[in-house]
Amino acid sequence: MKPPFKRLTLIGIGLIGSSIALAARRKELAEEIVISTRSEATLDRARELGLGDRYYLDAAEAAEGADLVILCVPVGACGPVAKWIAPCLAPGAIVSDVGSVKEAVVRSMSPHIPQGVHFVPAHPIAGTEHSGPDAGFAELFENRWCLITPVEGSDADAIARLAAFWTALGSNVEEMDPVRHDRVLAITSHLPHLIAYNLVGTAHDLETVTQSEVIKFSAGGFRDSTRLAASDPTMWRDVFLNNKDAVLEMLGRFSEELAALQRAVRWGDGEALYKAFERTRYIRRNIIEAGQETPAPDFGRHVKEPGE
Ligand SMILES: NC(=O)c1ccc[n+]([C@@H]2O[C@H](COP(=O)([O-])OP(=O)(O)OC[C@H]3O[C@@H](n4cnc5c(N)ncnc54)[C@H](O)[C@@H]3O)[C@@H](O)[C@H]2O)c1
Ligand SMILES: O=C(O)C(=O)C[C@]1(C(=O)O)C=C[C@@H](O)C=C1
Repeated sequence: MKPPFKRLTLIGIGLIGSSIALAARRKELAEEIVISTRSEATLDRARELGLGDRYYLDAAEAAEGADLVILCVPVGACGPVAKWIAPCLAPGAIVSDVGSVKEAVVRSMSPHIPQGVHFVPAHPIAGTEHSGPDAGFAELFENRWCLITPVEGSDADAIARLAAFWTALGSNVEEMDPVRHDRVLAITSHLPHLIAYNLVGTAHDLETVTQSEVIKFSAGGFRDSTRLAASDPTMWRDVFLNNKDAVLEMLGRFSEELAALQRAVRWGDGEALYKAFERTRYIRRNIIEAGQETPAPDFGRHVKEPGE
C-alpha cells in the first residue's frame, strides 16, 4: 500500500524526532523522510544512524515540498522555527509539533502559519530521561497517549490524517483543548519532574553538608527520582518557562497537601497518614488496571486491601 505521506520532514532529531523517524520508517508512513537540526554534529549523527533520506542544516530547505512537517525541538524554539520555515511550506501541508506544552506553542507558532497550510499541534505522552538522536527507538509511542490539540479553524481532514499517523505509530489518540492539556500535564508530568529535580538536588546538598552517604545508599524511591531528574535541562527549562501559570497553580495545591502531611507527621497522626497513603495506592492500581502503566514486578508481597 502507498504510504499516507510523500515527504515527512522532522525538524529536531533528538529522542522524539529520532523515534518518529524510526517508527515512521518501520510502519512505512512516508515515501521519504527529511531531517533537519541546527547542529552539524547532531545532523551527522542522524546520517550515521540512517534516520532519514535527506539531511539539512537549513530547516526551511528541509520543509520544502513536505506534506507533513513535525517540529521536534524544545518548546521555546517552536515559534522561531515556524517563522523560519513558513516561506517554504507547501500549500495543503500539515505542520505539527510534539511539544510538552500546548497553549504557548500554539500562540508562538500560529502567527507564522501561512494561509492554506494546516496547523495541528500534538503531544505524544511518551518519553524517557535520555535525549539526542541515539536515544530514539521505534517502539516509544506504542500503547501511549498522543494528545492532539486543534486550534481554531483547524482543518478536520488534516486532524484526521495526523491522528491516523499517530495511531499507526501505535499511540492512542485523543483530542484536547490546549489550555486543558497544559493544566492536566502540569500535575501529571511537569510537577513530578520539578519535584524530582528538587529532591535530587536537595539530597546532594545534604550530602555535602553532612558528609553522609545519602546518595551512595539511596533506596528505590530516590533512585526512581534520579531517573526523572536526569531529563534534558533545555527541554524542561522551556516547559517551566512556557507553562508557568498552570505549574504555579498545581504547585500551590501540592504545597497545601504537603503541609497537611507534614502536620500529620509532626503530630503522629497515623490515621491521617494511613488514609492518605491508602487512597494513593488505589489510584496507582486503577492506573495499572486501565493499562496505562507497566506494573512493577510482583515480588510476591502481600498487598493489603483498604481496611484490611
Ligand atoms: N523527552 C520527552 O520525554 C518528551 C516527551 C514528549 C514530548 N517531548 C517534547 O519533544 C520536544 C523534543 O524533545 P526531545 O526529548 O526529543 O529533545 P532532545 O534534546 O532529545 O532533542 C531536541 C532536538 O532539537 C534540536 N534543537 C534544539 N534547539 C533547537 C533550535 N533552536 N532550532 C532547531 N533545532 C533545535 C536539537 O539539536 C535536537 O536535535 C520538546 O518540545 C519536548 O517538550 C519530549
Ligand atoms: O517517562 C519519562 O521519562 C517522561 O518523563 C515522559 C514524559 C512524562 O512526564 O510522562 C515527559 C514529558 C513529556 O512531555 C511526555 C512524557
